[in-house]
Amino acid sequence: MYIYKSSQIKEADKWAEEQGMTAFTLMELSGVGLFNAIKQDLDIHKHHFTIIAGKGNNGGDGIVLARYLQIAGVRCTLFFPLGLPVSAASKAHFDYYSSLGFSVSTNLPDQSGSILVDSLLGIGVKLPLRENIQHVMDWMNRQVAMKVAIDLPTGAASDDGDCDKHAFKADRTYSLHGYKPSRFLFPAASLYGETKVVEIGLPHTSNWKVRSALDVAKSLTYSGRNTHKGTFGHGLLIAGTKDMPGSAALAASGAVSCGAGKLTVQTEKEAVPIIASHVPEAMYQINPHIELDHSFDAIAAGCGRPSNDKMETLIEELLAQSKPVILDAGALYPRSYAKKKCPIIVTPHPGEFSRMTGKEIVYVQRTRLEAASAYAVENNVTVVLKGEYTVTAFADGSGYVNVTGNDGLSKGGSGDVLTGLILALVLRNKNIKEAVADAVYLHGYCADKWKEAYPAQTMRPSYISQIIAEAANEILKET
Ligand SMILES: NC(=O)C1=CN([C@@H]2O[C@H](COP(=O)(O)OP(=O)(O)OC[C@H]3O[C@@H](n4cnc5c(N)ncnc54)[C@H](O)[C@@H]3O)[C@@H](O)[C@H]2O)[C@@H](O)CC1
Ligand SMILES: Nc1ncnc2c1ncn2[C@@H]1O[C@H](COP(=O)(O)OP(=O)(O)O)[C@@H](O)[C@H]1O
Ligand SMILES: [K+]
Repeated sequence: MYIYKSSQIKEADKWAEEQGMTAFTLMELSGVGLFNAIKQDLDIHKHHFTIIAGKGNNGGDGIVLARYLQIAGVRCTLFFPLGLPVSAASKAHFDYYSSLGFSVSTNLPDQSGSILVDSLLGIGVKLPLRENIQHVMDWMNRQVAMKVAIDLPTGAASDDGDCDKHAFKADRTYSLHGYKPSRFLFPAASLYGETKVVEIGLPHTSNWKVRSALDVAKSLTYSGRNTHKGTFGHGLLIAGTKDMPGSAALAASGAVSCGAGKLTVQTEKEAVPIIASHVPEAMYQINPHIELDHSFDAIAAGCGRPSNDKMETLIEELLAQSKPVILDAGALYPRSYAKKKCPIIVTPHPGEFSRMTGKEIVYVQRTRLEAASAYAVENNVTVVLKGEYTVTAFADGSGYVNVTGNDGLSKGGSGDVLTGLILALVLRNKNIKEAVADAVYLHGYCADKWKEAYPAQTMRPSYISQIIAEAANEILKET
């Protein structure tokens, strides 16, 4: 499924219009798409629909939906509390609706029918909401009804996570042509409820997508014949100190459980027995340097390590060699990657990303897709900006939003395991973009499997590695 900013939707509409696909027709396709999607999800004849429409094209979609409901014999009333339509396409649909003898009202009813449809504002919204619309939103939010938003909940921004405090709190949202970024950006994301995308026949042009099980299956398919441990790559994990051996153990377990052919852990001497007791499959190295002509196929560095001069020296060595490097935790610091000779993947949580970029965490969180993408493009690196709806942004401007994972992962150590998973999949898959996005998906999927069976808070990061086998099976079954 694709993600579109409002400017991209407007460009798509303009392009379609230039090809002869009028705004009137696109609105018809939106309305019929909405009707079919709602009909599929709900027993529409058991309900009474109250559609609250705005003066723009979002309101026009509501008019078309109302017509299909009326024609199907479903109880439906259409209201324009802000006044009658003004956009040309909406006006034309309004006239057609009225010509069929269906009535409308500009006053709000005493109470809503069992389904309340928000067709007030879509991607044309400018925050904050005007006072007249705030009153309407307050009335809508007070209603006892199933609340359905068209395209996006009124009062949520489209392209960032901003929202008005009077915004519509939807139980479900039907988004047209693709998700809007705010679906994945807080606080706006919490207004959407369950979200479905309704296709309206426009071709897909976005290079931002939500990754699905189908996309990930390839990374998890074992296709080896006549293989040996070298076939699946030799990873180097530079992690852990005598005070923080756990991070290295978690990352190393993740890497080994996810398919790394061979793993060497570079760590402090005192940490070796502790890590080895959890990961007997790994080999250990104390020498804190990396040669230019080393034999590793990919390197991950930083879990359980402080940011200090020693780390910076090591990173200079890493940037000078050619194999893919994953930088996490202590290896994440403001720096230039201009001299790098290797593909770089940085995996910051919002706090680390704020430290790397000098941008405030609140700003980072509201603009995660843009912020991660800008950093990836400027620095020619891959960014995994962690958190709910982890954003993976690539140097070519494309990216993924991840929808697996839950609050069970909000525990120290989850990120270390993710680094291990990324290392393993980068070792196994020459396509780094796929490998990174698949590791993020699988990591969250493991947590979702746990939450299906147990309370989320009982999840431990170390369980992720144990769940990988079952999770991989499930993902393959889904495809
Ligand atoms: N390609 C697509 O996805 C298509 C989308 N369509 C619909 O068109 C919508 C966009 O239509 P518009 O561009 O007309 O925009 P909207 O319908 O979202 O709203 C525009 C109107 O809202 C008013 N407004 C904006 N901010 C306000 C605020 N804070 N308080 C009060 N009023 C405010 C504006 O003055 C304007 O009159 C989409 O969200 C979607 O529902 C379809 O109709 C056609 C195809
Ligand atoms: N509520 C949540 N929903 C989805 N994923 C989450 C949630 N909370 C945490 N995570 C994931 O857990 C991991 C936490 O990583 P991080 O903050 O680096 O922790 P640590 O450094 O302690 O290991 C990230 O992959 C993040 O996306
Ligand atoms: K809406």
